[in-house]
Amino acid sequence: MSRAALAARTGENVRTPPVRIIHLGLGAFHRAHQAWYTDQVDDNGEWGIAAFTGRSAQAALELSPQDGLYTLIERSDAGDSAALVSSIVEAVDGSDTARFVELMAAESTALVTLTVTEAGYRLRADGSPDLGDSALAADVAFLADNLDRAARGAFSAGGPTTTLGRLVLGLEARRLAGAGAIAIVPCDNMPDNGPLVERAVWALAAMLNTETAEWIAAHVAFVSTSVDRITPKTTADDIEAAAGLTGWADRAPVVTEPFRDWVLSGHFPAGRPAWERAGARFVDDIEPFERRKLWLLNGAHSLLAYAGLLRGLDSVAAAMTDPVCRGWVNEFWDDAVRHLPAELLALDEYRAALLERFDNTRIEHRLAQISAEAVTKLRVRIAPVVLAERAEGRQAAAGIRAIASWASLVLAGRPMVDAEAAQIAVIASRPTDAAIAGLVALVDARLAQDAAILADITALIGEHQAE
Ligand SMILES: NC(=O)c1ccc[n+]([C@@H]2O[C@H](COP(=O)([O-])OP(=O)(O)OC[C@H]3O[C@@H](n4cnc5c(N)ncnc54)[C@H](O)[C@@H]3O)[C@@H](O)[C@H]2O)c1
Ligand SMILES: O=P(O)(O)OC[C@@H](O)[C@@H](O)[C@H](O)[C@H](O)CO
Repeated sequence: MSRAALAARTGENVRTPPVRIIHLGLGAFHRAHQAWYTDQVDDNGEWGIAAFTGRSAQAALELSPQDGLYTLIERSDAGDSAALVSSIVEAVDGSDTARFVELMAAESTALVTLTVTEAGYRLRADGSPDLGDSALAADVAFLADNLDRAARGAFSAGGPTTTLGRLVLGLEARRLAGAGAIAIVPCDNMPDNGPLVERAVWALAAMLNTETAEWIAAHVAFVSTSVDRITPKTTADDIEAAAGLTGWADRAPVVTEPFRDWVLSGHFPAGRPAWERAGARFVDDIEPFERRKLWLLNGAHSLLAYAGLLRGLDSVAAAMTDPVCRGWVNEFWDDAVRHLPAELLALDEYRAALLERFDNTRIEHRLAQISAEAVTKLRVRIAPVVLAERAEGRQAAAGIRAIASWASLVLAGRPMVDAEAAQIAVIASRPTDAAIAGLVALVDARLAQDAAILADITALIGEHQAE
């Protein structure tokens, strides 16, 4: 249903705000989170979003015939409620570099949000751009030859395919157009995501053109965020449920939980929607909030994913009804909260709310989905808790279990999506002890260098293999 068709059908005039926000990574989460917050607060119709897909054009193909409109279903044990979200005014195939460059060069564009997954940034463990990555290497080669022409929109075909490559090209287009300062707002589950992306973008730009890098340093604000709203992939049943709720055959609805949270730190030189009116919080120091969310929520998710899959379970809610998995989650939380500021973060309330959210049996969050990209996820969700606990002489048994469960699944040949899949396969083919050490080192070298940690992980993997 287009905006015009909707108006004709309901008499409701759904406006089309001008594009002032670019989004990269048009998945379910963007539609449940940033697009929803923007929709909630844009009373005057000032903040339209042009959302670009990542690796597949599918979401753009689904949303474009609907003028970007979609149904957001909030699902709890009490039932479903559906709302129409209209903040996405353009759903664009990510390979449409010309449109991306055009919008980046427009003075009216104030900010770029991103949800491209942790692995989508193609960073090494130290945060530097992974130039061993073939797609990133291809983008560097393309931009080395074409940066100026491409940024002026004067190239025939092709263009960068990676997030970092696209950002550098877009920022160069903005510099050449004299369109002024802009904010980049990464909304992926990575600690310190603003400065992390800033360093990577700057490093890539510095390889290509000193003036670009200098302009970025002076004109681009990188905002850190902690984002939260459990949003699984849309299923065929969800599409049917949306039609039942609204009477409209939406091809791209999203199902999410009622809970949402957005903490941001940084500045927006060209303005932003008043997201705080929908509950977003702007803080000076985001680190404690990031840790709380990444360790308690995402860490528990990853623990459940690997340990739960090993126990034959398939969703978060199913794993939470398993007393053994539930016990491990509580154990992990006991460990993690020792390294968080309890008063500032209201940790008891946070844990209680998390239990309720994980117990929401109507949100079908598949462990297989969460299990993807183990290397980047375990590195930031589990390893810091294990290292902090070990440094204080405790076992960190639940965190050890998460890592050992993942390694057991790898060694058992279970297919799991991972940007590091090729390296994982090479390591897994080594003799068992070397394979375990290699896998653990891939997550965090410090874990593998600690003989006691390695011995505990090896023992647990031995138990799994004997089962
Ligand atoms: N789903 C959630 O509950 C949730 C909650 C908080 C934060 N997040 C963050 O948002 C991200 C996206 O979540 P989603 O559920 O929308 O996932 P998704 O799988 O739908 O992916 C979102 C977008 O990222 C693109 N993408 C995926 N891998 C990529 C890669 N390697 N390079 C470039 N683009 C890539 C996809 O094509 C898609 O456009 C998560 O990885 C996480 O960092 C998600
Ligand atoms: O989205 P991912 O794949 O990075 O991680 C899986 C889940 O842990 C994650 O999506 C959480 O549900 C989300 O971060 C909750 O806000």
